[in-house]
Amino acid sequence: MCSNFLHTKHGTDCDRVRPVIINSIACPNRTTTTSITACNTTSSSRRHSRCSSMQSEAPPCSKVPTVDVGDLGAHHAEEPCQQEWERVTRELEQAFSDIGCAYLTGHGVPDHLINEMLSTGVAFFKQQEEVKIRWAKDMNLHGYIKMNSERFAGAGPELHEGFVFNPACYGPYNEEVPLFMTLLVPLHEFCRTLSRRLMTCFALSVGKNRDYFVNMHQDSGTKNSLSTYRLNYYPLASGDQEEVVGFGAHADYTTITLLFSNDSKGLQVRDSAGQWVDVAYVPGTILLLAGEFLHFHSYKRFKAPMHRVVVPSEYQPGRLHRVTCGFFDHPDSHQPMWPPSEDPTSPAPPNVKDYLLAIMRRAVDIGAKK
Ligand SMILES: O=C(O)CCC(=O)C(=O)O
Ligand SMILES: [Fe+2]
Repeated sequence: MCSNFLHTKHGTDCDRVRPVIINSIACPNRTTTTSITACNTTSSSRRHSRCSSMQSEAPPCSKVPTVDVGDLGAHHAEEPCQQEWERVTRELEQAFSDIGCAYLTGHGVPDHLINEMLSTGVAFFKQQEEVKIRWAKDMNLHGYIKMNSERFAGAGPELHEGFVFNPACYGPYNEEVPLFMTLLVPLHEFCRTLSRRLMTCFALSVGKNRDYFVNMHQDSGTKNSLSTYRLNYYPLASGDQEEVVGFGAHADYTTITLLFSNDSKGLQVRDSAGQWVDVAYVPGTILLLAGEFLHFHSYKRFKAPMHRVVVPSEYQPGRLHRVTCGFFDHPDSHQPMWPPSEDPTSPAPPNVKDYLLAIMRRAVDIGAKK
């Protein structure tokens, strides 16, 4: 919204993100156990007694593995030791080469910030339409997205509404939804720290120098960054339908996505056999998804999984409207979406900004034609 090319009618009043103090909690001498679960899928389960306030239970048997980020958690100020970098790198590598996503434990992003962000989102979405559309998203990226106005899968309604914002932009949202930015500033400090550490692991994993990916995200935390937070709200399906599509099948075009959600059902990822797998809510975890940028820049070693939201009807057990907040971490606009080919006759890759805007515009255009 506030960058030169992402200018909207909502205003241009921007500032940099204010720093927050992240408490350091020393967790030396970690012990680790990895187990293969009975459902034929790999799942890592760790206990870390000295950091119990930031830990959570391992998820139920699932095809989605769990990675304890341990000393790489956003609440740790000290540089993790080499072994810890290597352990987390190995586990992420395994998860991303297989299904392309993982539950993160030990992440250090405070639950209360996540929960308040989600409940502030619900409060916003429950307002009258005429209030919400005052902040309608323009063709660039930020603001309110009306119910059923985008189609990522190209066919059929996608029953979500959303709100997209850049944490480095202050001002316009504060009038209507004051908590968004108040929460987002500290939340972003944690997410950004975590994301940079994960990117270091990916660089180590693909044999590059450790700053390889971080250096492609230098705009992170500024108004020029394409990285955004996006709240999605899915009302319950009603009527005779058992379920409706909340968000059509797509892969994220990010480097990584960190997804927070309430205790609701609906998210599915496609596994390497092409099966849709339910991704249950697991308290205290963040779902990490690899995006297409990482897929291409890892020379396709890491999967950017197709995923979708299928909202159960209100007649099903476990019903709860779904609300999610994703941190979509993108590289700097000018970065090539994939590594240029060595063949001089191959066309140059599009840059990240052009690639992203093309996808967003397509989703909105198809949504408008329905
Ligand atoms: O809301 C969800 O669970 C997933 C949303 C999503 O995939 C997205 O916003 O890209
Ligand atoms: Fe997504």
